[in-house]
Amino acid sequence: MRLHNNTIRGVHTALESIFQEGQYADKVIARTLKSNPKWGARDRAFIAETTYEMVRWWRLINFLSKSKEPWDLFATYWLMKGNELPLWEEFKGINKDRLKEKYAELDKPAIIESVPDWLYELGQKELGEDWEDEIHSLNQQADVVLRVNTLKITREQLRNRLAEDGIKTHIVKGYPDALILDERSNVFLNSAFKEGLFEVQDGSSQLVAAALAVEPGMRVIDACAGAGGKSLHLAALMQNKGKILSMDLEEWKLQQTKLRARRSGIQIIERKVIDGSKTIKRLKDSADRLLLDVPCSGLGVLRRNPDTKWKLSESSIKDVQEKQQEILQSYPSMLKVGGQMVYATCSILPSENQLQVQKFLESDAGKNFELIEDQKVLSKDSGFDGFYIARLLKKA
Ligand SMILES: C[S@@+](CC[C@H](N)C(=O)[O-])C[C@H]1O[C@@H](n2cnc3c(N)ncnc32)[C@H](O)[C@@H]1O
Repeated sequence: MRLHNNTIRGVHTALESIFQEGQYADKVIARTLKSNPKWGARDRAFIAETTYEMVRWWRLINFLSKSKEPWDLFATYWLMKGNELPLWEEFKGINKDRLKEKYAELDKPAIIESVPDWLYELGQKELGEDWEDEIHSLNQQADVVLRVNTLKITREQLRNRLAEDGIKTHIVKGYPDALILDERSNVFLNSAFKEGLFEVQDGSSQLVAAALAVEPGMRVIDACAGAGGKSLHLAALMQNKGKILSMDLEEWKLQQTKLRARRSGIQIIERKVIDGSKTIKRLKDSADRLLLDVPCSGLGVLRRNPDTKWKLSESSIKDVQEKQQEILQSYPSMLKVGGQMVYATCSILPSENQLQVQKFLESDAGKNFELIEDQKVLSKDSGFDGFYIARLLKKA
């Protein structure tokens, strides 16, 4: 592949915003691409992919690079990927053999897998022998996965329609609404997206709404709905019949839910911003089903958000764990007796998952609940994101 000086500079600028200003990679990339409308599709793909990959391998690249200069870091990344460097002044003094030797001498797994030491140790402590394969899998680039909007089209029909536009997809057993792209492409530009025929949603994430066992006509609360990914899926599973109350602390996220529901042809979603405990109390015993897709460390979605590795800390994980238990202690009161709830995270850490559910069940707030089943979805086994999904029943 031919390199261009200006697109590499685009990557440098994006990396600077991510690492020096602490901004989120997806937002930085979107802004970089938006402010350079003249770049073609190939340049855009190069900038997005190179930035993400350099963020993912940042520790390893820094270890192997001869300096912290942006051109040296890029050259190291480019050679690591098995490419050749052009004879440019900027790449003078880069020695491919030296880099290979340095890599061969490397025996520290946290650097090889490019994660901070504290995180590697935490992963080992919590996941034991699964950790090594799991972090290796979480360092791969994520597939682009679509969730077919079955309110508007069948999976087979959508598959054919996308194929007409040159977008080839395949299916995987166990994911009834999913289509996986054979090759990455910007599907948001496709007319089928604008018509609301699909959403982009990872395979593991698609298991969450499915686990809630909803039926048309039910009253469902999605208590941490965010931008509504799971609410939209729930509405499709309910055939757009019944009621879904999508709640969150952040109004701007629920606004996204509204826009996405409109595009998807969904009428049964209502939105509510949570204003302290009084909002929860008013909804006591009101829901047949309750989804708690709680805030989490995001360690299961490192494929998609590699910058999480550098933004997290032990104390930020502790803070989010406290929030998870607070939500578990109060929100299940919204469920009717005989109703079911799902507690889900996009984390692989037992301390955010089964141990949180166990703590809830052993507490006063959880004494009328029973665990029906749980799924500990590791990326190494599924090929998708890491998730945890527990289904509980509220007994009399
Ligand atoms: C994992 S995200 C939800 C993703 C969303 N369900 C989806 O499928 O797109 C967790 C959400 O919980 C929200 N949140 C954080 N603390 C909360 C709280 N105490 N009550 C309700 N929502 C909360 C965050 O704003 C965030 O949108």
